[in-house]
Amino acid sequence: MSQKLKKVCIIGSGNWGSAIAKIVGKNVLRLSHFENRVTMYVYEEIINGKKLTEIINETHENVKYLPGHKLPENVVAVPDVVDAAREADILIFVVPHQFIRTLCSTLLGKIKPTAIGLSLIKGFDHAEGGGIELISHIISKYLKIQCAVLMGANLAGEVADEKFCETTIGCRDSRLAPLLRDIIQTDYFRVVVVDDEDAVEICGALKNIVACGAGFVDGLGLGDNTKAAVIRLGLMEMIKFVDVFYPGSKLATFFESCGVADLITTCYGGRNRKVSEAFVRSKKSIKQLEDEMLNGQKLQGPITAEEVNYMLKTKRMEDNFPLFTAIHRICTGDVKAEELISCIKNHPEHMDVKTDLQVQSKL
Ligand SMILES: NC(=O)c1ccc[n+]([C@@H]2O[C@H](COP(=O)([O-])OP(=O)(O)OC[C@H]3O[C@@H](n4cnc5c(N)ncnc54)[C@H](O)[C@@H]3O)[C@@H](O)[C@H]2O)c1
Ligand SMILES: O=P(O)(O)OC[C@H](O)CO
Repeated sequence: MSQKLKKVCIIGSGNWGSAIAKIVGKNVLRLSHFENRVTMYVYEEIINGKKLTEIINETHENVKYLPGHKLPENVVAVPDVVDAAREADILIFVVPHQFIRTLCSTLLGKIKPTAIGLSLIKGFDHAEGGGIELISHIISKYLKIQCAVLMGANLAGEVADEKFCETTIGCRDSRLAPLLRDIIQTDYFRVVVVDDEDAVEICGALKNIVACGAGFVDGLGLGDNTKAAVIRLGLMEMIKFVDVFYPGSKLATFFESCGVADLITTCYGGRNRKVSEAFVRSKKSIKQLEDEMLNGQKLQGPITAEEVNYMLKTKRMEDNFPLFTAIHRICTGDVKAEELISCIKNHPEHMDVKTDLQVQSKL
């Protein structure tokens, strides 16, 4: 990248996109190597007869996705993603994962070849020819740019309230890491950078499946011990998933904010948990509840469970990940939520008498 002031574009303006825009907008004003103006791609909507981009640019508030929080005035809402991203040196991707391929194809050939990406998107996509593909890999492949990731225990509303939390940046390139940390870190939003990029991203995606399981537990009124078991078994399946499909990742990554901390926060305070609880109590479909309860915000857990199941089924490995499999089947309605426990009570984790050696080798 040149020595000129670096331009930042945020691609996405939902609940998390808006919360991160508040941080990035303030940070570029205090850092000398960034241009003050930050563009934010906004998927245009009409709110009470007025365009959302106009509302944001006039009131500096995303009244639909992050009401009650002012965005810095240097954050400019732009309805055309190419206009927003064209001149950017740093592209922060923060849309629900189901929209990323379309956005990437729109951006193909229209961004700076020297740009770098940072994906805050939690989810996967189907890979061509089977399996799953990481969102940062899709971004890198389509747009031919480097793409690091940021994942953590970061409920957007709490971050926007400036309540203390941590996050994890996964970045293999040690020259880029300080730059990315600089635009994200504040005194209440603390960043740890690790080089285990893929594991950081996989944690962020898989925890949303476990969050659905936690919501089912709440809907069934099963209590905190059961929820803790689901969280623990979920963590073990996350570790196994990375071990089997992305070997070479580090166990230590699961103890960063992107791992165990995000599991905890999402299984208590997240949208996936909330809608999954309502799914059990109301017997409505997840899609209907998403529409009724989230005011345009999108769930990632059920589709991630479907993407993971597609891969496990292809590889005949559904039984090796019984919690992920049970959660997927409950989301689709193939299995009743009441069967969650019977689905997991013969979990491989309960089969062995673990010796110290086995525990260590698993870790
Ligand atoms: N909200 C959180 O607390 C939080 C925290 C950390 C990470 N994340 C992750 O960040 C990502 C983005 O989530 P979010 O909470 O900012 O979004 P959101 O669920 O709040 O909002 C949905 C967004 O999608 C946009 N949209 C709707 N249809 C679209 C289309 N066809 N094309 C493009 N955009 C469209 C909407 O305009 C809106 O901006 C997700 O992967 C999520 O898991 C969210
Ligand atoms: O509200 P959720 O369930 O999408 O979770 C939000 C964040 O990912 C928590 O870190």
